[in-house]
Amino acid sequence: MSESNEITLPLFSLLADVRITAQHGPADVSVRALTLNSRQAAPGFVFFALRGAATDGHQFIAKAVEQGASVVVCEDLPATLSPGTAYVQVPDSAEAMAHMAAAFYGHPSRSLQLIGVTGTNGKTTCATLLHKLLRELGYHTGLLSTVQNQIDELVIPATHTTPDAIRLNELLARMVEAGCTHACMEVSSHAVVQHRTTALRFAGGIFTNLTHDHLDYHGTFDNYLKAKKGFFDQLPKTAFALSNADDKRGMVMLQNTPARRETYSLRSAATFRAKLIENAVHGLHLEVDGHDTQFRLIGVFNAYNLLAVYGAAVLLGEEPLEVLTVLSGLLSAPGRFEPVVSEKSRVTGIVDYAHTPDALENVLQTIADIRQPSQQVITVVGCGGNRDGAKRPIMAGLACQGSDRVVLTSDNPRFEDPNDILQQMQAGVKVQDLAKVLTIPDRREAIKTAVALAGPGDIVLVAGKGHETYQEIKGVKTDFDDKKVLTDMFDLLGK
Ligand SMILES: CC(=O)N[C@H]1[C@@H](OP(=O)(O)OP(=O)(O)OC[C@H]2O[C@@H](n3ccc(=O)[nH]c3=O)[C@H](O)[C@@H]2O)O[C@H](CO)[C@@H](O)[C@@H]1O[C@H](C)C(=O)N[C@@H](C)C(=O)N[C@H](CCC(=O)O)C(=O)O
Ligand SMILES: Nc1ncnc2c1ncn2[C@@H]1O[C@H](COP(=O)(O)OP(=O)(O)OP(=O)(O)O)[C@@H](O)[C@H]1O
Ligand SMILES: N[C@H](CCC[C@H](N)C(=O)O)C(=O)O
Ligand SMILES: [Mg+2]
Repeated sequence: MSESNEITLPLFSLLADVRITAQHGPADVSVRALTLNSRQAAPGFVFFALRGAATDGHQFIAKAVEQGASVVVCEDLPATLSPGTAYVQVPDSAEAMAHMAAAFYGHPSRSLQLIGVTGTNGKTTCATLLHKLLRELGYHTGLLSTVQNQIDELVIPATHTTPDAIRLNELLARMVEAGCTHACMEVSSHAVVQHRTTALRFAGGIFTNLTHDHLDYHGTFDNYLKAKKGFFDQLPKTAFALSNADDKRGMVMLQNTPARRETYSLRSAATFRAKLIENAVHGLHLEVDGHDTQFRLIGVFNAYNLLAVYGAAVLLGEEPLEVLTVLSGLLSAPGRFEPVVSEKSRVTGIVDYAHTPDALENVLQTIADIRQPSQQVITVVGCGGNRDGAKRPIMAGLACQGSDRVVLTSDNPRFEDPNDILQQMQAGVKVQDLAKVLTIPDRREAIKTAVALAGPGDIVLVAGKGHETYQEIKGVKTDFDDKKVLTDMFDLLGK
């Protein structure tokens, strides 16, 4: 729902870019807000009937009209039309909503240098780093990310990685109003399929990588790839499309884009090149486009994130050396390879948002790269409920492969039985690894056990929830913060 009470616009002014099948009812309607939820509909509102994953918004048209909605945008008209209501029939309600939301909020993306980041992993890291970088370079900048939304330093809580088209345009309009010249945002695959970003004008797009995730939603890997590629296909000619040349799908992403094609790579010829000199516990040492630079982020995967952000900033017209100087001082996004160290026992906790096989593998590889041979690695990991089930055994297998001990536990079980999820994870544990695995459904107990198992100097990786400060069980979110639980357990166990 719109939070603004000030704007009132004639319906026709919102329809310029909308494909319309038919229009019924009054034409001279004033619109003061947009909603996709019938429960929020009221006089002056446009209600969009969307076909969702769980239910069909068309079922709630009567309810929205009963509550006073002035306009209904739908794909199928209801059998009876209410005389005082305007009905706009369209081939795709989500697409219509994207165009109408952009128009309602005055096309805020056109007043910003808007950069979108897509890919399986690294979106939050890249969008957050670019936001921090642009801030340090002196720009007023907005951020839309999984962790939080921001207008400069003002934090606005996020519910989605990419908000719905109404909320998204409303947030961009607030950024413009606050004087922002730039905005960085994550573009999830769900967002592309649901047209959340359809009517936005991007100045640039970044592709990080594509690996296994969200097959529950997209059905096949090919559909998942098409969703990500759809973002690049929709970029305007004026934008840049910056892709990871080292990723198997990096070039496919650029295949049909009208945007200017640019690449980054650690291994081959590309617009932006980096060479890995050292990946150490104190940070990465890279040579970027010939400039020797030390960074505070750890892990080869972060070399890719840093290079992508560097490339995007240079494509936005920033001075390469100045960009590198600022980037070298930045820390990562919250909950991404974040250390929680016990001074007493020198046990190092690492909280990381690795919730996909590739992310988990990368994080464990990073730990392997920087650990001393004497340090044991104990991994606590689970998989979210009501999400891609195929990744569960794979992630358990990878945890075993990269750790000395593994505690399988719950992530956000949502509406699934945690024991079912854990059974599916256990299926990925090889017989020879069984002895190193414990299964403890209660996440707090699991972290406690991992800390108890840790000897002086050992590493406890707590993966999957990163910055999240809740655990979602049967629709209820209760406070849960991996970082805090780790600290509590260090105290409780005198470590
Ligand atoms: C699977 C998915 O993407 N779901 C999103 C989708 O909901 P849905 O399709 O399930 O909606 P639905 O419940 O079937 O309802 C259909 C329509 O009927 C409407 N309705 C329903 C009931 C009613 O009484 N009245 C009414 O009007 C609903 O408002 C909706 O418009 O549209 C909703 C409105 O935009 C989103 O809030 C919702 O996100 C859910 C909560 C979600 O968990 N989404 C995740 C998977 C997601 O989007 N994740 C990506 C990041 C993924 C990643 O890359 O890691 C993200 O961008 O956040
Ligand atoms: N470039 C990368 N390649 C592979 N793994 C990465 C990369 N960057 C980060 N990761 C891993 O993936 C995890 C998630 O990173 P990040 O939050 O930046 O990704 P995301 O794409 O925003 O994820 P989400 O889709 O959940 O929003 C990190 O905690 C880290 O383990
Ligand atoms: N954006 C991802 C986040 C997953 C985080 C993990 N902790 C989980 O709950 O599965 C999703 O909605 O699938
Ligand atoms: Mg994210």
